Amino acid sequence: MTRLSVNVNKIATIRNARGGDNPNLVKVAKDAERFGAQGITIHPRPDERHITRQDTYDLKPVVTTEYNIEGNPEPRFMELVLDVVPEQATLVPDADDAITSNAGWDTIKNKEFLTKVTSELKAKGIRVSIFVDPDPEMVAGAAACGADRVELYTEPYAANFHKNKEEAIAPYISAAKKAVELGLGLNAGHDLDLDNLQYFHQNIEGLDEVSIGHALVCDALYYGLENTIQLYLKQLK
Ligand SMILES: CC(=O)[C@@H](O)[C@H](O)COP(=O)(O)O
Ligand SMILES: NCC(=O)COP(=O)(O)O
Repeated sequence: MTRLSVNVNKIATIRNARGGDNPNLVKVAKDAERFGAQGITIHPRPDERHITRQDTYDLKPVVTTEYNIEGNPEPRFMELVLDVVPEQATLVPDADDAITSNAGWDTIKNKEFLTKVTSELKAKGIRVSIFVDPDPEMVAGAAACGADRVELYTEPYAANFHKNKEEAIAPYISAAKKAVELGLGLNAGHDLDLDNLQYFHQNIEGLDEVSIGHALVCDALYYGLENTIQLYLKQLK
């Protein structure tokens, strides 16, 4: 079974545009779960452009499915995550000024650092997933750091899906095989949508979870949140 974790960053983006509390992030997360989401993902960034540190705490008692916090494990992120204790932390190598995540870790060059932060998180009972490009070497590197899972960065897949979907999926099949062979759990995310999700799911064995935010929130403008979540869940059947 592949779980759908709904990323609610964009809900906070809309809220922050007016500085008030509309839409209310906690209500949307609760409703997303009620409508079928099997996890809630957030990606608090250092500039708090969408998810704030306070949001991270506010969501903790509310999320009853699986709480996944993504981000770059610099000291302030680590302090936050070790205090909130979500079910899963996903380590992403974001530059502070990046518009969005744009690459996976080099798990070989950063082995010492990733091993250290992974063991700190695991000591608190937090499952650790490392965000990587679809490269079997990087997947093996994540396993060597002690990660429980990898999250495959799917932006290149999404960007090439409409040009040549067989070519677009090929590196993900190899990376996923490596993850399964090494006993790692397997997540995926970034720019997955209603066009490209089903084909990804059908071709990637052992896919534990997808986290989807941007496209899902855009679709919700047209279909409503409940229908949209149901449409995404249908792609994962
Ligand atoms: C790791 C990943 O791919 C997503 O978390 C993505 O970074 C979403 O973040 P933004 O909503 O800030 O673009
Ligand atoms: N980990 C990926 C994620 O949470 C959502 O990415 P996107 O769907 O907003 O591109």
